[in-house]
Amino acid sequence: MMLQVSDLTIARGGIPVLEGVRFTLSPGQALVVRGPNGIGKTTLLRTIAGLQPPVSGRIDVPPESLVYAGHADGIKATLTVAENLKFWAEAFGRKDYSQAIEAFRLTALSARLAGALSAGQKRRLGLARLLVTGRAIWVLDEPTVSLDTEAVAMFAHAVRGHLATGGMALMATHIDIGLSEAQVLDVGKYKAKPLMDNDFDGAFL
Ligand SMILES: Nc1ncnc2c1ncn2[C@@H]1O[C@H](COP(=O)(O)OP(=O)(O)OP(=O)(O)O)[C@@H](O)[C@H]1O
Repeated sequence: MMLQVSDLTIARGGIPVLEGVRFTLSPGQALVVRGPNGIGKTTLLRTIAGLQPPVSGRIDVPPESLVYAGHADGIKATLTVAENLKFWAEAFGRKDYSQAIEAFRLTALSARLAGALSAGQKRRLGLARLLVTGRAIWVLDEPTVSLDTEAVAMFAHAVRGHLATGGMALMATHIDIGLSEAQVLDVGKYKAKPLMDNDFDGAFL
């Protein structure tokens, strides 16, 4: 099982942002996508997650092996913390969510409505969801937003545990999450050439 991206060109709002992106993610590997604001990191992750089509190129990933966590936490506000995790576990055909509760230290909050959590607690719940999916490839867009130092460490620990069991993680983050074994993919080098306003070649008139 691996994620293989070859010669990928992606666009946002019809305008190419990155072109020629290529990398491979193998079991036990983490890859951090870096690049300045607006370069196309979110667009790349959304495309890999299948939320939008690429302009060209290939994304080879085994079916049902990937889970995406984007900017929105995807939390159901009217369910409790435990009910949210139970819901996701069942959606992915699984039952046990106790490990996810413990990994993100949500035990004391498990009976609280998710809508009444703080921003950082909501983010912890959103990340705990990854653990109940049983999916091998985690695709994460800015997973540490709103997290304090302790929660960032919880997240790094969860990623490390996932890698240790042959999982993979692809994530865009602006901060150093202390995952020294992660490799870095700087997408700045794939910046698409700007489209010409008018590429009509007057020399042929
Ligand atoms: N809905 C949209 N329609 C058109 N263009 C968009 C849309 N959303 C984003 N863009 C543009 O697409 C480009 C890529 O955006 P993207 O969100 O992928 O960048 P990013 O690298 O994730 O940025 P950041 O680090 O700020 O999160 C940016 O120039 C952005 O302005």
